[in-house]
Amino acid sequence: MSSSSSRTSTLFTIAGVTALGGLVAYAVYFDYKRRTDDDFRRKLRKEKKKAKSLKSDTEAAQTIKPEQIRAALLKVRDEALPTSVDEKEQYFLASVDAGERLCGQGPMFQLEAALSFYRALRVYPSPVDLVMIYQKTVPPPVFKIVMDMMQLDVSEPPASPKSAPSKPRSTTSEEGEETSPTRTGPPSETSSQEWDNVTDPGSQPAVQRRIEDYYDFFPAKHMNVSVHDGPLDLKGVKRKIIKAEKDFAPGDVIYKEEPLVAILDLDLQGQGTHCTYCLRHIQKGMAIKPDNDRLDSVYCSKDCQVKCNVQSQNLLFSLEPYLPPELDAGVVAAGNNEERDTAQAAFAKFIKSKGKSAPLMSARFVGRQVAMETAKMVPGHAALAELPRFVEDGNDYGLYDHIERLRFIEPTVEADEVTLLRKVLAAALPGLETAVNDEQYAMWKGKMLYNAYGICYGGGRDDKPPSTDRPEDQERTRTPYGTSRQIGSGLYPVSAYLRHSCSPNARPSFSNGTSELHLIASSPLKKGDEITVSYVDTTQHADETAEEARRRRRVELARGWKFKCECERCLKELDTKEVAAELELGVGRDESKVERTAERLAKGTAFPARPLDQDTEADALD
Ligand SMILES: C[S@@+](CC[C@H](N)C(=O)[O-])C[C@H]1O[C@@H](n2cnc3c(N)ncnc32)[C@H](O)[C@@H]1O
Repeated sequence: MSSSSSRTSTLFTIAGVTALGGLVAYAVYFDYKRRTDDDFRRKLRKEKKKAKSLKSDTEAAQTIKPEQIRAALLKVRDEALPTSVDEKEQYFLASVDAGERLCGQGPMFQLEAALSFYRALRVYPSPVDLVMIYQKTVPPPVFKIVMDMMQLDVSEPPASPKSAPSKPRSTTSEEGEETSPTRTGPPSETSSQEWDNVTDPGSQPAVQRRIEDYYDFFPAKHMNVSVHDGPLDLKGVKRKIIKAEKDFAPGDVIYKEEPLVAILDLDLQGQGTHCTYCLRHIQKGMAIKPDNDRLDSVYCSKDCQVKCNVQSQNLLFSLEPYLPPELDAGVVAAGNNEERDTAQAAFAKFIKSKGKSAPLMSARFVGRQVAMETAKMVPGHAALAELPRFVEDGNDYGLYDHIERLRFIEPTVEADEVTLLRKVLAAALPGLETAVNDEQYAMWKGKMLYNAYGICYGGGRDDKPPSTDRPEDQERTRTPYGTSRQIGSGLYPVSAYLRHSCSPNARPSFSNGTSELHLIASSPLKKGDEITVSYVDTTQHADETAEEARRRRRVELARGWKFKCECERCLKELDTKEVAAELELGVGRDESKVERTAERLAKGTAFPARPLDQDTEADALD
């Protein structure tokens, strides 16, 4: 496979798994129209009849030859694009309109229809979202032609593009290292940061610019930090690192960050001790307790209750309306409550029985996306669903641009997990379930798990039930206090990018007693310094030797985040010949070996005085 075509497939994989927006909007729009608009219902009945002739349409599409598609693409490429926002909007609307009309004129016009939709795609600010909308709305044979055109456009970029060329992308990092055009290494850790590598100049200018310029706008300036290319890791992946944008003294707050989603640990859900939304500790008798809440949620204030309801609770765990009133138009009255009730009960039972954070966190994340997308459809309603401000204002980057860049490790997803969630969504709004497929869900869950921080204040707790899972299946959050002391977990857009060090220069703090993360400098920082935090408890406990403490932290890192730490402290401590081998945790070449090696290392039997086992460490050594 050529490198350009592999990039193309990456583009489509990403387009297929990250964007939920178009689908939500479509499901809401469709449902709303179905319930409120007689014309729309009549049109639907007609469409159903027309669907009978779809088979012959598909056959006709198959007769469109690649040369015809190429010729059509060359024609579009020769057309100059509008430049002003207003002109683009006009062009977009006219192109979609023409596409729709041509679709209605039969198979003979499919190529022309696809061409029109393709024109619209060239100027649309969120082409990925638009592709998702097309997938749901454009007749399949026409959609296929649009996809073929995109594929061709990316794999055969024009020699000299007519539109303004996208910013040339440097192929070397700050340190002058080559960037890696495609991801290598085992599939157990992956990332949609391949977006950064989809850079054929001239093709899809809007897509290219969005990809390349993201880190000019993220993080927002008020966060006082910026994202840079870090060193290549063992798999040839260029990691991102965070640098300080100004000097900080120890104890300074570098930034404060609200979570995209935060949840209480499962054993605390329903106890009435902490706010379900902001995770604040609640004095006895002071909690707001809604009736008939599936998770026995409690809130510290009306404000938290309302935000939680709008952002995910109503959709997932209650029979309240979950759409903005302007869009609701009687969904609840429409009588799907019984189905909602059954679906929610089954999902809540599943979550409670597993006792794990990731399914609830992933579901709340889905709920939050739905809330954002539906709020966008009603001007003025966005306030409660809105995201914390982590991208600079004045551009159109949103949640998807961010989420698709986060790294993740492919998680285990139980058979029922997605099915039960989908049933909850379908019962709430028919069609909404199509926004969450298995692949998407696994990716979101992986991103939650891999990037979550443990939330812990006031020294944390010591009553968290110990996990009975195998070490490799235990949930791990980033926290210098230890996952066992946390009360909950949160996903933080900027903090997700921080790298680990066993002697970090910053620490996450939750000193206001909520899920708001304060990043505090723990050593003096100069503008341009990389900021690091500790992902694990790096202290030496009373019952362990220095060597045991070091092994514990390094094993945690290998198990949870699949890397062998080579921070200054580790390198300094690992200076004897015998323990130098401890650097090799099996990470890098084959991560399936991490657990076996980590287990032996934890027991102190990893480095017997015999040659390395050919099957374990030896293969993993560089
Ligand atoms: C959740 S991601 C952090 C995001 C990271 N900054 C990036 O963009 O790649 C965690 C991953 O970052 C890498 N990482 C973090 N700290 C590291 C360190 N000190 N040495 C090597 N790799 C590290 C590891 O691959 C780890 O699995």
